[in-house]
Amino acid sequence: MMGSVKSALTIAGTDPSGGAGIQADLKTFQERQVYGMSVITSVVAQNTLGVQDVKHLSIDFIEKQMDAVLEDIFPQAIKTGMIATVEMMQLIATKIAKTNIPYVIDPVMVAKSGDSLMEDQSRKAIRDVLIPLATVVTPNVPEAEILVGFDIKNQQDAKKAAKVIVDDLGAQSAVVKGGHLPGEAVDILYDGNDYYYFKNVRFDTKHTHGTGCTFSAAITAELAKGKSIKEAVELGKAYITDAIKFSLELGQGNGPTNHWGGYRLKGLPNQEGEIK
Ligand SMILES: Nc1ncnc2c1ncn2[C@@H]1O[C@H](COP(=O)(O)OP(=O)(O)OP(=O)(O)O)[C@@H](O)[C@H]1O
Ligand SMILES: Cc1ncc(COP(=O)(O)O)c(N)n1
Repeated sequence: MMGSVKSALTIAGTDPSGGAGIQADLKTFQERQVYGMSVITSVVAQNTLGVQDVKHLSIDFIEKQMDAVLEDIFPQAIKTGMIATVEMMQLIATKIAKTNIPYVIDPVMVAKSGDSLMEDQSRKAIRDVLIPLATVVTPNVPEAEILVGFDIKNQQDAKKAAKVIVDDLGAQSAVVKGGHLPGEAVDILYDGNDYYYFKNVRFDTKHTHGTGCTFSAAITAELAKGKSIKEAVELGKAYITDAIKFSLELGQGNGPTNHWGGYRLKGLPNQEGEIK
């Protein structure tokens, strides 16, 4: 018999090319030894080159998916990614408010290709409706700028933004990611008391499709296992760093992160799953 199996739920949009969104989240959960479940908000026609089209699912159908999961296999943590409309946010907030488990928000607004993944009026709604429920919010710099309303040019500004997301917007903690700032890749966590800096060298690669999704999913998986916020972010940072270091040259645009990152240091697993 297995010990107690931990599970996590992602509520997000899809990426048929497998690098971002729901697909990245489920791969990450699996690699972190957490049973992954998903509720789809929007079906997105996209690949490493960009977004070609988006179809939103109805509120009624998103609700049915959420009920199907939450009334059967209850997760130990939830994350949300792409939630395009205000109505979707209101529904998801109502459901999440009834749970008492860690909740990670990756406030996905624009894809790496520059295509918008959120309606304009939803930018205020995510702040008012979802962020007060969050255990951790993981904005990149442009997303944090929209949430807090000032420019972020350096680590000092990023630190201020993390504080505003917690103290003024009501999240329990915030990690402002440094992928878009110059210099080392430094992510700054504020948990209402202390600041923590998670640093790594910046890899010179264009293959970063899905980095934000992968990072926040890894944090969610670790929270599902009962890790503290600080430990979860530390483990998430180690995971995304390897996944970018060994990112895959697939497709014609920005290739995806590599969920075998750690294994690649030693060699890929063979068909029996052994790493030699
Ligand atoms: N070139 C890089 N080398 C090392 N780490 C990176 C690099 N780019 C991003 N990171 C790290 O990857 C994680 C994701 O950060 P990023 O700021 O790119 O967010 P994002 O949501 O993926 O942004 P985007 O919308 O551009 O995809 C963070 O931990 C960040 O520090
Ligand atoms: C459905 C969905 N969710 C999120 C992202 C952002 O991923 P990235 O900005 O890393 O390309 C994406 N491209 N698609």
